[in-house]
Amino acid sequence: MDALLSIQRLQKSFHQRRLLDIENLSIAQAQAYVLTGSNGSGKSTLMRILAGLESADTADVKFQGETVQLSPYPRTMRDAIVYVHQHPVMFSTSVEENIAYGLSVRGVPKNIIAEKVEEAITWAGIAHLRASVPGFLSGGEKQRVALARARVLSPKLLLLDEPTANLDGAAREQVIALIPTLVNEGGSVIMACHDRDLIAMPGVQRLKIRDGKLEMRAVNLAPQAVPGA
Ligand SMILES: Nc1ncnc2c1ncn2[C@@H]1O[C@H](COP(=O)(O)OP(=O)(O)OP(=O)(O)O)[C@@H](O)[C@H]1O
Repeated sequence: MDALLSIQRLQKSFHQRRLLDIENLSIAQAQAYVLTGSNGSGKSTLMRILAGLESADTADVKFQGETVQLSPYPRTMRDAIVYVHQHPVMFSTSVEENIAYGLSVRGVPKNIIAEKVEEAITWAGIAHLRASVPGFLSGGEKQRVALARARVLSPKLLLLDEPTANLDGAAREQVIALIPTLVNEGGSVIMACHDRDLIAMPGVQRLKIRDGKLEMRAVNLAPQAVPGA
């Protein structure tokens, strides 16, 4: 089966500094990845390039078997790839309306929107928050709303930037528990993170940025801590 997304020779510099110099990145369908690397190694920059929010200096890209240019960012990728920021920006309307927004922009009929929003609200365990204004939610609640908002769009690739940063206890576990269900439904997920529990999640393929290069590590086989992650 073709990779969902494959990129060769991706380079990105900021002010003469070569931040990324990636020979090959291949993202399979229905696979979760964690993207690690020290602070400032370029994780967010790579995710932003994949989401079309940042340009690459060069990159040879194939998406779903088709050769594409990243600039201008292709419609096929815009429809299929959803980026969730570490601090998601939300409208000052209700949680429910925030989740519905992306679908209404895409012209989805109202009855389908209502169905999908309801399903995502249940999935994320946020039914009690549906009428709340996102500005007043806790970090963990906001992150779950952001995941529900991404999920209704049925992305083929979901990019999560530090999905559990600043969360602890139950809030963190609730967010972690949602991730395998996305993959089981056929989506691929890349999580930029430092969270050891996410890094050690079974079935997850590990990617690491070191000195601008991308290293691929083995898929985790068992639910156990991975030394040296
Ligand atoms: N628009 C920009 N202009 C100049 N430098 C930038 C820009 N965006 C990012 N950088 C620099 O690129 C480097 C990588 O930043 P990036 O946010 O991608 O790292 P990161 O691996 O996600 O870090 P962290 O783990 O701390 O979140 C940093 O040194 C940052 O200052």
